Amino acid sequence: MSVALGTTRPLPVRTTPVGDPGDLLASLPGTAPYAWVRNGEGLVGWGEAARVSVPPGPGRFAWARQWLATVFGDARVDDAVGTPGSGPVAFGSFTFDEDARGSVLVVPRAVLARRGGHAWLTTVGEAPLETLSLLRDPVRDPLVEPGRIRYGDGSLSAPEWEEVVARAAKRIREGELEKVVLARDLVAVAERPIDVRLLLTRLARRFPECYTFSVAGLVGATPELLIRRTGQEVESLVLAGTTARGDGPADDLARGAALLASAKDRHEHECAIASVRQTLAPLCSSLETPDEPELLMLPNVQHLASHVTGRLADGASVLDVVAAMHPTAAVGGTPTRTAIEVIRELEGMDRAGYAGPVGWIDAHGDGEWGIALRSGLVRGRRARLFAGGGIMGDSDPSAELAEAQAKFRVMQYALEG
Ligand SMILES: C=C(O[C@H]1C=CC=C(C(=O)O)[C@@H]1O)C(=O)O
Repeated sequence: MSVALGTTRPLPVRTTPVGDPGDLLASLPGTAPYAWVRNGEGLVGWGEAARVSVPPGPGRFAWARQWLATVFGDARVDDAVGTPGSGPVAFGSFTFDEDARGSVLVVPRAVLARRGGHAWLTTVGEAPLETLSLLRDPVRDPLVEPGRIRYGDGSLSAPEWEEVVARAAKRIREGELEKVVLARDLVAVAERPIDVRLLLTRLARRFPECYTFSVAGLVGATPELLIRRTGQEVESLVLAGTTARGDGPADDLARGAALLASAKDRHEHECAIASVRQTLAPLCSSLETPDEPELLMLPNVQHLASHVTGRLADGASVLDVVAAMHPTAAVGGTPTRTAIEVIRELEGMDRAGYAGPVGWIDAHGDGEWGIALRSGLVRGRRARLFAGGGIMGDSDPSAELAEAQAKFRVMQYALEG
């Protein structure tokens, strides 16, 4: 654990309004940035005022909340903006599997943010603003292309994964469970160290509707919002059920209509909605879930999507809500416990942060957390890319493989341009 904040005396945190910062991602100095950006709005951070590895186990979210309470409680905050995401902020990534190592929380030294026409800068620590390297100098600090990318299988080859999908579908037909989400990994090796900022820039440009994120090497552009808390209000975008993009607008329309009419995909989506409803309802005084999903069209795929809104009954922080919701059936399955056991048994890989919660939280408990999909874990010249899909009793392994390939394309685009 490394905690600079509050170990000896309270560290100052200062938030000041700033003029339009332009492209938030283009401002990032250093190659290990923090980011949560959608449609040009969001937060980017750099440097580390405090960092902790969250111990694995069922109490990990409670442990994280305790750590955050100490860190935020020890800060001396001067916040001239007073909005969700101003004042001290922690970025975090939690592993999909509660028993896996790798969950992390980081309070950056500097955070630059923009929302609703307002922009602000938060600095943490004694160093005056001028001594922080605040913005990237594109001449002295250019974005570096990774060069040629070679791909290799991760834990399972494509035929092996299809076999695993077939086994899972059989177990579903036999009644052991209703749904399971299975994923696979690819290993990408570049000629040069991978500059995360370049990946972020490409992802945000190509997938503006998605949440482009970066936390401790986990990088991606996820369309799935696990939870946003703004005061008492919460919202979630539940996704499950996928088809490829078509060959032109008419084909897109036909595929979208077929997705909406597909019993397999509707059932897959209903499992995901049910898990969100079940975990959110006890925390909320009101909760709205739509009767019918709609279509979300992304550059690589189309999804069934349901926008869920609610009002929290008490003072649960966004991390408390994340703890209750993870893993939803969009990334685990139904019933949850059985699905997790099947994933551990069949996938043969550590998902790390893929399909886990990723996002940020402020000192008031507001924040935004996504499900880390369409993502990769970047370390030097290597990146492990992840993609999967919901398996039902009537899943066709080759169609599931094609769906995973379409989802891999997000990170392949980020690496190759
Ligand atoms: C598991 C993934 O997607 C989930 C989210 C949306 C649609 C999904 C599906 O249709 O299978 C998955 O539940 C992934 O992108 O790796």
